[in-house]
Amino acid sequence: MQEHCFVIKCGGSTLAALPDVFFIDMHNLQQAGTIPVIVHGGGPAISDTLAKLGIETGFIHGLRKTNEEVLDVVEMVLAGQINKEIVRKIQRFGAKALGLSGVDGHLILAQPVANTAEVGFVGEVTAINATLIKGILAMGYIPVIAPIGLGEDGNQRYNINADTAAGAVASFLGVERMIVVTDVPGILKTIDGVKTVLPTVTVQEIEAMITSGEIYGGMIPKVRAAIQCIQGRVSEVVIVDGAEPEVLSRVLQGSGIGTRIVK
Ligand SMILES: Nc1ncnc2c1ncn2[C@@H]1O[C@H](COP(=O)(O)OP(=O)(O)O)[C@@H](O)[C@H]1O
Ligand SMILES: CC(=O)N[C@@H](CCC(=O)OP(=O)(O)O)C(=O)O
Repeated sequence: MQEHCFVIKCGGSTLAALPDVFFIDMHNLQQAGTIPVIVHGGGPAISDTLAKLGIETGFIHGLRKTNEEVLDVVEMVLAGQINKEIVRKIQRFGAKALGLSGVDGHLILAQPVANTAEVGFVGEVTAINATLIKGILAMGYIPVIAPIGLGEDGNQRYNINADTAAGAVASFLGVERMIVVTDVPGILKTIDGVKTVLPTVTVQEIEAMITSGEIYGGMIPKVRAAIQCIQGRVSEVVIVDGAEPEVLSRVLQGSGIGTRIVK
């Protein structure tokens, strides 16, 4: 089964812009036996709801400062609103989908990140319940996963960056490929004054671009997750724009769309 499933990380930045064909593609791929496992974000929706509720928010090195009050909103928006929106959309276009957060079935186990004093209840993944994901796939459902982690005590919740969670799911499942769907056509670099999409980028080039500030903000957790994946068993991570037509089938056909991260 592992050869036939792949991970799609859907960024909150692009969820509203995903065209119908994105979900039609998902159904067709599933029918053909290439089954996606979805891990989604929802950063902008969390920020909107926090603002509506008058709760202050902020980010440190790309991670949201998360106290108990923020954690309640993160769980409500990710595991409730966004997760169910995606499940409904997939089902509307014919495929079967099952939404879960990392809490359900101990799907994502987590521990506090090193700088917990600064960021609060933000977690890093310690284990993924790959057996549960494989069971869901075997029943013919597309798993749709919200990045909330559960502490080793089985009670504490953690807010996990969605790119980090997706990378961990891909690594623990041992899939060949992860597609990171976002709101830019790949990793951009200014060459001769023109913003250009890099077709491939190496780990070394990424480190240099982070140091120079050419890769910043929300792109940093993506490339870090991608590096972790390709240094393990995942052979391909591609960053693409979700608004591009037929983006999933184009990546799977190797059409050279987006940026491929290579060793
Ligand atoms: N070199 C880069 N190339 C492309 N985008 C970059 C780069 N560096 C930083 N970014 C930023 O990363 C953003 C995508 O990350 P983010 O907003 O967190 O999206 P998502 O919600 O999909 O995770 C882009 O919109 C862009 O502003
Ligand atoms: C710890 C942390 O920062 N968690 C993120 C989780 C959502 C996310 O990562 O969403 P995107 O993929 O849309 O950025 C947050 O609270 O915004």
